[in-house]
This record gives sequence, structure tokens and C-alpha cells, in this order.
Amino acid sequence: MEPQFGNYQDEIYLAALGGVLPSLPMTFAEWEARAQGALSASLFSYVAGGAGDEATQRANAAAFQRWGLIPRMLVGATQRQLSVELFGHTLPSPLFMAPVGVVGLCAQDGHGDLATARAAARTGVPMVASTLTVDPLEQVAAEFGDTPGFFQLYTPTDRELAASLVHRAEAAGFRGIVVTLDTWVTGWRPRDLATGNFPQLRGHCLANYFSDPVFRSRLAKAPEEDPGAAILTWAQLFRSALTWDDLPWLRSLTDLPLILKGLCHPGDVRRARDAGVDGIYCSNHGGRQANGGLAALDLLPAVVEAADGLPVLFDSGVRSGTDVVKALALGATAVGVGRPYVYGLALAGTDGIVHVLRSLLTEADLLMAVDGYPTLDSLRAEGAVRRI
Ligand SMILES: Cc1cc2nc3c(=O)[nH]c(=O)nc-3n(C[C@H](O)[C@H](O)[C@H](O)COP(=O)(O)O)c2cc1C
Ligand SMILES: O=C(O)C(=O)c1ccccc1
Repeated sequence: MEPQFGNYQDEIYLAALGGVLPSLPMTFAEWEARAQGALSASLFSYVAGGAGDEATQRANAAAFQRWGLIPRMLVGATQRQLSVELFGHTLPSPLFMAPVGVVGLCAQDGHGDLATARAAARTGVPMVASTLTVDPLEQVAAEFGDTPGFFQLYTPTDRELAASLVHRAEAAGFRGIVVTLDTWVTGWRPRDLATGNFPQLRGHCLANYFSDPVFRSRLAKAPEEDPGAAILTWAQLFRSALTWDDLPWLRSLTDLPLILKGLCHPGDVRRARDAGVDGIYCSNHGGRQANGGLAALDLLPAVVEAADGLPVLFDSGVRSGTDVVKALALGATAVGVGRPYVYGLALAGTDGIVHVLRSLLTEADLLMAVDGYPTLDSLRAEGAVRRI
């Protein structure tokens, strides 16, 4: 693993003394701007875009400006403690990489899922691998090193296929299953509609299906022989409109921690908790699915309260280490980023992701030092954060 995140600042200043400035940008705005040059126009707009006029996507990021931390002095916060316990694992930091279905395509060599898994191995920041990867989940898991990995399930209508995907993830060593609930239908995405852009329909990122024995058994001809028919079958099976009645079945598929992604309403959180899930994942899919929604961050406090002690993962709009700290102060157990690490990957592969993650973590660590919150518990205590 890399040296402590806090050394990244020293590393950068020391290198500059030797005349070497960072080769990668230091802010989200610049990561995004540079990634636009590195990715094809259609792939960039797929990653950067969201639902409708993208009001919710903007609201996600803007919400962070409406919460402020209140500094504490004379704390002597010389050592910060950022590690967290999550589903029985001790992680070096509370950061994780959210599942991104096309991340595989965003690397120069077209194997971005493997590059992301290698970044997880180097930093201890877990990857939640999407169902939609370029390389099969077994190959992604093989790159995790000692860092626990999580598998995100898009639940197919075919229950045997769902079980097969989950059991493969178990066998490959994934440490939890994240079931995404908010994408059982694709939101209205003007940028993608304008460019006719839906990567999966072009056969991209379907390796987990094409390599699956149950999926293959549903085809008249192997995907290698008739990819068009295989894609069509995928489109028919890809996702089901789950209801609460399906939860016991999902629960019965695995003893691994089960986490539900997309829960934003306290009533849903309480119901999920009662159904025996292990974790709540508060997210509005980065504003890609439903427009017209509240910022995910503003919903987090009520979700944390309803979770009543269950771990709460959070993403949507996190753009800086400061944002990470605010989400933690509002009660998140772990904080996810989507687009930021995808842009890092587009810029410089695994090194680019490591740069983004270390930048976020070092900023978070230094902010906790300056503001006098040496532990996550101190940050979550009454009075650390206030709505502006
Ligand atoms: C290009 C792209 C593809 C995504 N694909 C998936 C996916 O396959 N599964 C999933 O659960 N979420 C997916 N998401 C949503 C992310 O997991 C996450 O909720 C979102 O990106 C967080 O917001 P942020 O990008 O503002 O950090 C995707 C997001 C992006 C940007
Ligand atoms: O692009 C997404 O956000 C996503 O998760 C997705 C995956 C498959 C089909 C449509 C959307």
C-alpha cells in the first residue's frame, strides 16, 4: 500500500523543490476538464452527464456548500484516525470507489476495471465493482490484493442468473453484495439520447453475462458466434423492477453482507433494516437517474437516524476531501466517489486513480487537523457541522 495519505502534501512540495511539479491536476474541475480531452466525446458525455437538465446532479455538489464545519482549537490533533470498521474489515480510510459500469472503457488499454482494482490494492480504498464490467468479475477480484472488494448487482429478471452472479462473486472473494435499486429503468438522459449513446447496447461491459453459464444456457448460439442475439437477450434479462416482496429471496442468496443502494427515504431505510440487510447505501446515483430530487447529502442525516446503527454508505456529489469530511460529519460510515476516480483513470490509469484518492484523503486528513477533529467520532459529535 502507498504511504500514509498525509505524506502526499509533503511529497508534492518536496518534488517541487527538485523542480518537478505534479503531472496531474489538483482539483475536480481540472480532472474533469482534462478527462474531456482524454475520452471520446460520447464516453465523456456518458460519464459526465445526468438525468433531465441535470438539476439534481448540480444540487448534489452544491449541497456541500450549505454545510459548514466549526473549527475547534487547542486539540493537539497531531495524529488523525481515519480508519473505519466496515462489515468486519478494518479499512485504512472511510473512502470507497462507487460502482461505475463503464469504467472499464475509460482506460487507454480498455481494461479500466482491472486498473481500478489495482488502485484499490495500492490504496486500501475498496472498489465496488459494477455488474457491467469489461472483464469478468473473477479477473477484477484477482487484482484487489489485500483490499476487500464489493460486488454491485443489477438484479436480472432471471432469478437463476441472479443467483449465479452472486455465487460467482462469493467464490471470487468479494466481501459483500451491493444491490442497486434505483436503476430498474434508465432515467431520461438528454446527452445520451442526443448522441444515441448506450454503451451496453453496443455490447460493451457485458463480460459478466457472456461468461456466465446460466446466461449462456439461455442462448441458442454462444455470444462469440452471435453477439447480436446475446445483446438482445441481455437487454431482456438485464434488470427487474424489484419490490419489497423480493427482499427475502435476495437475502437468501448469500451470507455475505447485503447492502441496498439508492435508499434515501427514512421509511425505506427502516423497512430494509427490518428485512435484515447489513448496510444502507444512501445515493441518488449521482443525479443520473431521477432529476428533480433533493441533494443526496441533505437526505443523509435522516437516513443515518433511521439506519439506527447499521453502516451507512454515501455517494453523490463528493468532489473534494472537504466534501468527504462533511459527509462523515453528517453520519456516513463510508463515503464514495464516482466521477472523480473515473476522471483520474482517464488521465493516467491506475496512477491517476491513486492520485485522485490520495488527494481526497490528504485534504480530508489535513482538514481534520486544522479544524481540530482528530477522529471520526469527534467529527460526528454534536456541533461539528452546521447548516448555513
Ligand atoms: C458513468 C457512470 C456509470 C455508473 N454505473 C453504475 C453502475 O453500474 N451501478 C451502480 O450502482 N451505479 C452506477 N453509477 C452510479 C455511481 O455508483 C454513483 O452512485 C455516482 O457516480 C456517485 O455520484 P458522483 O459521480 O457524483 O460521485 C454510475 C455512475 C457513473 C458516473
Ligand atoms: O449509467 C449508469 O449510471 C448506470 O448505472 C446504468 C447502467 C446500465 C444501464 C443504464 C444505466
